[in-house]
Amino acid sequence: MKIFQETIQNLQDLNQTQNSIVVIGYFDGLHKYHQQILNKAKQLAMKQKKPFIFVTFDQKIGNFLKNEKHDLISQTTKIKLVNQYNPDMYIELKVDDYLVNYSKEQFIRWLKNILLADTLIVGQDFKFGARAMGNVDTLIEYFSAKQIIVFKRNNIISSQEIRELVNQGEIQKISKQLKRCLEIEFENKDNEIRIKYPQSKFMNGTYQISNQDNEKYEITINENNKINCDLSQEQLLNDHWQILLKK
Ligand SMILES: Cc1cc2nc3c(=O)[nH]c(=O)nc-3n(C[C@H](O)[C@H](O)[C@H](O)COP(=O)(O)O)c2cc1C
Ligand SMILES: Nc1ncnc2c1ncn2[C@@H]1O[C@H](COP(=O)(O)OP(=O)(O)OP(=O)(O)O)[C@@H](O)[C@H]1O
Repeated sequence: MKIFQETIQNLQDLNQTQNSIVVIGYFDGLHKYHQQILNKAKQLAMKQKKPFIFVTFDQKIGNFLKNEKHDLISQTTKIKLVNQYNPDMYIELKVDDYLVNYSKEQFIRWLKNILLADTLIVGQDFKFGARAMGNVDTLIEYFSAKQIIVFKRNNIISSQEIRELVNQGEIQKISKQLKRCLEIEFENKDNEIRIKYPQSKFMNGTYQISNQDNEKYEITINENNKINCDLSQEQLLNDHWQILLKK
């Protein structure tokens, strides 16, 4: 998987020679419906022997516009998770004023001429281009209905719902929606260890976490997502953690 983390201006020549299968979205948390979309793209790319291109953003465009931050997982974790679906390219577009003002026509031209998009896989509520003027109907108009695969939305699962479950300490419900345990990352801020991801307020209490070696530990999460535990700072900051349950 080739990774590009760039502005769209710097991605105007990717030397693409083959028509591709393109998936676009923010995919925060990579929950089970996101996983279904990625599986579909992976299977289609294998069947049709076409490159699979995953397009995402370094922050959610809506959050950039509202100046908010509430991601469930880091970009590094997203890369690791998406890599399991074997895309040929992972494109993380830098969200800035230039990108949000990119018109729907410019974005379509980029998909057609630079990515050589042949099939696009998107959700029914996908919007794109300045002032969110482009939608699934626009894609069908510029491509054709058979080139656009639309995923119907199931309203029970969303990254917003998972954020609320973090607030409520409902870890087992989160694991069900993700079909895995949620990743948790720590940082040292003003000499205190806090949770870096997810960027949501945790219900205070004691939680069990495990690392890449499947070693299990207990941590206490206090006000402002501050951590108390017996682990060394070094281990908390460097291991790869998932959250298993709330005691
Ligand atoms: C290249 C590109 C540019 C976009 N520009 C805007 C924009 O200027 N304003 C906007 O509201 N949404 C824009 N969107 C759509 C947003 O990603 C998002 O779908 C929309 O803001 C609705 O978000 P919400 O569901 O959080 O309300 C753009 C999307 C893409 C891919
Ligand atoms: N519950 C769901 N059922 C079906 N498709 C979904 C569901 N949640 C997200 N998707 C689809 O996954 C793709 C990537 O989602 P993206 O993160 O860009 O937007 P989203 O709709 O805000 O997802 P979410 O609300 O879960 O964050 C989109 O095509 C979206 O429609």
